[in-house]
Amino acid sequence: MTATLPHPTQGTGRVVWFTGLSGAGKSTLATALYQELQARGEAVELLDGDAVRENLSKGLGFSKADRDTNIRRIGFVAGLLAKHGVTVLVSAISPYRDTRNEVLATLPAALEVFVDAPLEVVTERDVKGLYLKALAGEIPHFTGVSDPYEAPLTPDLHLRTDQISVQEGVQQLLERLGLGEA
Ligand SMILES: Nc1ncnc2c1ncn2[C@@H]1O[C@H](COP(=O)(O)OS(=O)(=O)O)[C@@H](OP(=O)(O)O)[C@H]1O
Ligand SMILES: Nc1ncnc2c1ncn2[C@@H]1O[C@H](COP(=O)(O)OP(=O)(O)O)[C@@H](O)[C@H]1O
Repeated sequence: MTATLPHPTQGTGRVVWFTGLSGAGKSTLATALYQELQARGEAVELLDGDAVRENLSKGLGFSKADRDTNIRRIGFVAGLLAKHGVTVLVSAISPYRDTRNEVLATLPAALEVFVDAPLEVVTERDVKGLYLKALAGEIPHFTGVSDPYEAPLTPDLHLRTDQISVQEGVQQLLERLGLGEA
């Protein structure tokens, strides 16, 4: 007998999907929002690119096929959590517009947040020292240097992290979520 399972992504929780270059500020903003929502007693979970790649997506690389698999996995898990009313914060470069749109369309209440800083700024920040290596040709397919990043055309929120503080970013996120002031 074939069991009829509910659609994995029907539910009430929200998904806030942070996309942007490495070093743009996705993890910083997602973590700050996570702490703020947790302090308010919200059920909240963070799916961060690095943690996902160490666990759920261990072994995947940075080809388009592997990145797409990574993003689809994150979307699937985010949908399951959201079904149970959890606010899910996703922080992943998610560089391909078609895959992002495909996954976001499966999530009933998703906000796409474009975490945006120019390449010169993220190269200057070089949080993990990866841009130096990428620019020296030591990391192939590095997003923004030798691999594409397709910015959202109509994000729900566009945060220029070279122009606003982390606190201002969190403030804008809370407002966009209808949660008022930090
Ligand atoms: N080739 C290449 N391109 C981009 N990024 C690279 C690459 N190799 C390693 N890294 C590190 O992996 C982090 C990005 O992983 P993601 O899972 O967010 O990427 S993706 O969404 O699947 O494209 C990214 O982390 P963040 O800096 O947090 O974005 C990098 O530290
Ligand atoms: N307005 C801002 N929003 C987010 N991060 C900022 C901002 N201004 C400066 N930064 C700094 O930029 C860096 C972003 O790193 P990170 O959050 O790891 O980026 P990502 O997760 O996109 O790779 C951090 O060192 C952070 O302190």
